[in-house]
Amino acid sequence: MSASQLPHATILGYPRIGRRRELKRAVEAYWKGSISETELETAAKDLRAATRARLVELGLSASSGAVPESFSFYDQVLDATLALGAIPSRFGQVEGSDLTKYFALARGNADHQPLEMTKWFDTNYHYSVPEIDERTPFVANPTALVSLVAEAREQGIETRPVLVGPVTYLLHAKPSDDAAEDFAPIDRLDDVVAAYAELLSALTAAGAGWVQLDEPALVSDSLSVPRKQTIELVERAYAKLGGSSDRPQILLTTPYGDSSQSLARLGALPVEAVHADLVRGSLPETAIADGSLAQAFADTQLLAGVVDGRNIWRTDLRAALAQAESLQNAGIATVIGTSNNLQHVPHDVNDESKLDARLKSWLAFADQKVEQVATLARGLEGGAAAIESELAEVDRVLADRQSAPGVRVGAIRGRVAAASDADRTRVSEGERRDAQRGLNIPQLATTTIGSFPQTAEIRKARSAFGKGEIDEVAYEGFLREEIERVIRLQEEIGLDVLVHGEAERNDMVQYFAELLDGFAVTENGWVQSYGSRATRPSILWGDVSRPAPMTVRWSSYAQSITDRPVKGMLTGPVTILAWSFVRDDQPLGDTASQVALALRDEIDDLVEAGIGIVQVDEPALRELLPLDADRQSAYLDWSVAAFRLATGGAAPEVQIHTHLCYSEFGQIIDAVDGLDADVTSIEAARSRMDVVVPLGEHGYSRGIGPGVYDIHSPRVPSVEEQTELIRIAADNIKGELLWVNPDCGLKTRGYKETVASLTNLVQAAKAVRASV
Ligand code: MET
Ligand SMILES: [Zn+2]
Repeated sequence: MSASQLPHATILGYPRIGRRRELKRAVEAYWKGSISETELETAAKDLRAATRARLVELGLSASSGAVPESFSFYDQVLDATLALGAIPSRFGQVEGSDLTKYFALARGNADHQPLEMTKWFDTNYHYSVPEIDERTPFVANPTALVSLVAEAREQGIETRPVLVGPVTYLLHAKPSDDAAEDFAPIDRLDDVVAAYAELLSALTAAGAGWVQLDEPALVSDSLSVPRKQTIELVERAYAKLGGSSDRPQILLTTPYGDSSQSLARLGALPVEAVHADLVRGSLPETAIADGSLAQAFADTQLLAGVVDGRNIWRTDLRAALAQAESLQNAGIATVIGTSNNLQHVPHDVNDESKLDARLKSWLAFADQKVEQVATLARGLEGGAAAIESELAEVDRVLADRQSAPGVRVGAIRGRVAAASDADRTRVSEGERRDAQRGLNIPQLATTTIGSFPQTAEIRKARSAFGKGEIDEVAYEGFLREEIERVIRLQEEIGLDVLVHGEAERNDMVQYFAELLDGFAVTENGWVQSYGSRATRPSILWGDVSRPAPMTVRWSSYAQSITDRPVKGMLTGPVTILAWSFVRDDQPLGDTASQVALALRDEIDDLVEAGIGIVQVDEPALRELLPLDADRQSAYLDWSVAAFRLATGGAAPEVQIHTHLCYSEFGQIIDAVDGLDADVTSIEAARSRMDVVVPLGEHGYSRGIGPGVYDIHSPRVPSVEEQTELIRIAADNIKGELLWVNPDCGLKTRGYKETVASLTNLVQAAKAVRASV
């Protein structure tokens, strides 16, 4: 084991998709068969080389493991699955190269469903869920990791491979279908740790001086074991791993939340460096004051994650430096870093040519964050004086952000301040049910979640309009034809409550961001969402207001050409915040209230235009739930309040729907009830209606549409299959509350399977209707 310390500046990871999404292009070309595996490997190698060179250019040291090796073809959890050789037995023998196996797990193949994907901590990033049982083999396969070390060395860089740590890995796995009822993946900890030990030994042999093991499980109260047990598992795992003499130095990280409670215990582990997220988390003040933290860290470096890796704002360098100095002054060997892997932010602000220059000066994407880390490291070494000009520059920027027009708008703030509980409260559920009888909605009413397939034609028209190739009249005409087609199709299929299809929306958040004041959109600000998919989150920088109606012309046109009710379709305040980069200068709840008021006005206008049903989607409600149990109730308070402020002005006869698409529902069921929506559609088909049991037990008394059609694949669910799911729902929930719908929107589906599946859905609803 070499004994060099970690240099004063590092980051936990860097975006791997490429400045112009080069990885997406290469990987998708490989999937299509238009480039070979060797060509894909070459493209990836070039990308990694460019990343390393860039990080050194931005100020990270080329030696002693300051540059993290955080590349992934698809997902970092999947990387660990392959490195551990933990291929689920249901895949049998996958023939071919390691990469063939890798993508077979990620995407499935002719014979096998892919690994499930689900959200990573409280981010909008999805990881591939490992499937583990009593017999899962753990056979270290270090080939990929080892080759990265050699590749970096050729470039003159001593790199630091990054791996999801053993405890976090297992706590994010699910039991495979073969596992016994009472089996939990974490039961295999010792076996997994043995495989990690082999990986570490191979890295040492390859010449790696450092390795990074990510253990964010330490900051979460949302996992299957309580947090006080997680730290014990980590202690057990790292006593083993750290105890081996045949390993690189270990950096253990705890991004995404607060590890202050366990920090001293982590410092005492046999590892050489421990990271703390000091943006989401805090410093253990008492342990600093009484010297116990310094004692625990006597032989361990502390990586202070003071630069926010979840947001795109320039760091308040003075405050960040003060945090790091308080550690250094306490006698702790301190390194400056980011709060988390920068995979959650775009590459470079300088790639934005159209953003307003003033707004741009407030921003920091990944490259700027690396520079800030390097600057702070100089400050920590030489004192504030060493970086005085940088500090002064940030002071100026922050002051400018405070006072710029649009950041604080008196009229908007006044309206939020004046909003009362009465504005968030509709008449009782019962009164509303009576008032809504006029909508003439049958039992087991059928509907969809909003979007219809986004065809190539739609995307082409939108892009032509964006580029000015067709004018507004032509674009509007195109969309009206599209709406008319979708309405006629739904009538033919026989759905009860129709939608306009959302053809005008590029994305359910960006569409609104582009029409609201207070937002900006980027050109190249891509962030990986899963696999080769990336999104471009909007920037919510100022006070939010609605200069003009946003959806009324589409919804009212749809309603004007049919006798059946058409649902208006809006995205809720929490989801708009969750999928944007949100200002960090005021509580999220304040920002949410502003968005809510804009939506409230939109609902008024929709109703005025003759729309009797409005759906406000909140698919991100669960995702934003804080990892820290202590912070959850405050979050649920403001998020529910925002939804109610958005919808609370609707008259009793207006039916408010919401849509949530995930199935881990139990934790927030009271909050969902608190939304006070008349009807809620949720994801349920994939889990075969698991969710209806807790709903039934809860005595949920509102309309509910558990999805009966899994829209995540082109597979067409048969009438029988959907009938059975509806029956399961009807066994647990009263028929008059039950709606029949797919799990989520249809925008990623093709028309062929959509029509077949919805036709079956309507048949299934009819079959059950006849018998309840
Ligand atoms: C991710 S939730 C999507 C809801 C939206 N109304 C749609 O149908 O696409
Ligand atoms: Zn959805």
